Amino acid sequence: MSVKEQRVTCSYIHGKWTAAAAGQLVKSINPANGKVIGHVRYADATDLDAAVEAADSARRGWRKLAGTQRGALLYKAADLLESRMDQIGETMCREMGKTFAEAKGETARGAAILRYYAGEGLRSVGEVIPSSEEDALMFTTRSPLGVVGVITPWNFPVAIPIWKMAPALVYGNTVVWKPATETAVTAAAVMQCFHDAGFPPGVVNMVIGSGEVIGQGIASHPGIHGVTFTGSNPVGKQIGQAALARGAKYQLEMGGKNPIIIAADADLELAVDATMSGGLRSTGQKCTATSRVIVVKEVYDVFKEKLVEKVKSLKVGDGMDPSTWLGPCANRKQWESVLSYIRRGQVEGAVLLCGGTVPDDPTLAGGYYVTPAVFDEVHSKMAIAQEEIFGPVLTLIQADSFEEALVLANDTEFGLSASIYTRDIGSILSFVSEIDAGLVRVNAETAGVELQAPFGGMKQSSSHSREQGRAAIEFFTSVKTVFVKG
Ligand SMILES: NC(=O)C1=CN([C@@H]2O[C@H](COP(=O)(O)OP(=O)(O)OC[C@H]3O[C@@H](n4cnc5c(N)ncnc54)[C@H](O)[C@@H]3O)[C@@H](O)[C@H]2O)C=CC1
Ligand SMILES: O=C(O)CCC(=O)C(=O)O
Repeated sequence: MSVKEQRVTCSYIHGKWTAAAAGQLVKSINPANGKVIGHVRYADATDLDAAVEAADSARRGWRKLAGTQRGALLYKAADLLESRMDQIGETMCREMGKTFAEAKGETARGAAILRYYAGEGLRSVGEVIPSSEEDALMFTTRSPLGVVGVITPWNFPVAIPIWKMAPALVYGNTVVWKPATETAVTAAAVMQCFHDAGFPPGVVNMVIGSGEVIGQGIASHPGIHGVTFTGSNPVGKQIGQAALARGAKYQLEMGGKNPIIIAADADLELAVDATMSGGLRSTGQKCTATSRVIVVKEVYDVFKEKLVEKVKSLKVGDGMDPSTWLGPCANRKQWESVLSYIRRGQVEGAVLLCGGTVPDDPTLAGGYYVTPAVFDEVHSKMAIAQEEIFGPVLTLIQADSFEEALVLANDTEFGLSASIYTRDIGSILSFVSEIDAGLVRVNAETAGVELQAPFGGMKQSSSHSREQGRAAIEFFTSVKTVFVKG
């Protein structure tokens, strides 16, 4: 198919799809087979300026609306997203490799998030505080930040943008969104739902372009009052520094290296399933993915045997094939990075028990596939146990005792999520109290974020703020304390 015959995805500024005339045309590649699924027209700094101007011109009118009026538009966007679940799910699967079932599930999750925040338009935003003066009323209210820049990754191309944009919008901000270029076609399908829902021009804008130009441009733009980001640690830090330097508010959600502890009394069947699902679903490309599997010595060998047997049976393939359990890595860069970590693990002296190879099935040639890998004899300080791989790789670390397992679980610079399998209440309470993680899960896998609860990490995983649930109001608004004397 020629470029002319394919739809070219471009930016959306001031209520219109806008092709940047000078912009580079980039191919969007299906990671399952290397085929081109579309073309994306990159925007440049001039387009970013236009989007910021549009968002700025819309913000006064938008914040004046009642919360319920803003919420009503979010409800409409939710209905549209839900009605297009199959189409958006398929686009996502073809663009970044997630299985069709996972992609549809993520789209449904996007609709649920929109509805949750639509409801926020009706909820209280402040409190009345007794004044120390007589005849006075003191209360808090909240103001939107203004124009919010939203920079998102490719691994959850629907859910992450929505869990940032929905609260930004309902609390009265306008938005300039820079999606990951790797999933720009999916992003455009999301944007179309906002357009069709009838958001006023300028309230939501999407600018597609490189991280260096558009992402960094958002972080440094004097017309953007707050920046929210999910992605890698180095990029997050750069964004935070640029925002801080000009006094803008920022929020960063970055990497994870999430542990699961398997205690001696764990239900091993459940623990194996949770390790597999937490570590390998979405091909391990979740910031909440399980990667450090810390098993106490009493059950180490039995657990290992059960895990390897099950992991070996997982079917790798094109996410559109309903029998596929595990799709390809999302893009070539990610695939090469995962394969290089597998080589590195072997060089470091860890023992590869299964997987970690490019499948030899000729029908998968041309795709960015890696068979799911389990490493044995891993020491906590090895790179494969410390650095975020973002691929289908599990590292098994043996602990002499529960106490040592806890120490090992915290032996990482990250602190996003952590899980434990045990039936012992004392161990559960110690884990909840001592683990350095923003998401603590007991007898459940490390992944599994609920939209109505705060989400974010400790240590290097985040800027220590929280997203989702009611916590989102803290980033997307500023508190005003009002004192009124009668
Ligand atoms: N925490 C998470 O959910 C995610 C973590 N990652 C981690 O990052 C690694 C690399 O993935 P990438 O896609 O390269 O992540 P990335 O951090 O480069 O990309 C995330 C977003 O930031 C933008 N960006 C890139 N460079 C920028 C810059 N200089 N200034 C502003 N924005 C910029 C990208 O275009 C994208 O929209 C992965 O292997 C994984 O370890 C990646 C995606 C999501
Ligand atoms: O586990 C989830 O549902 C969310 C994960 C996430 O936020 C991420 O990978 O960026």
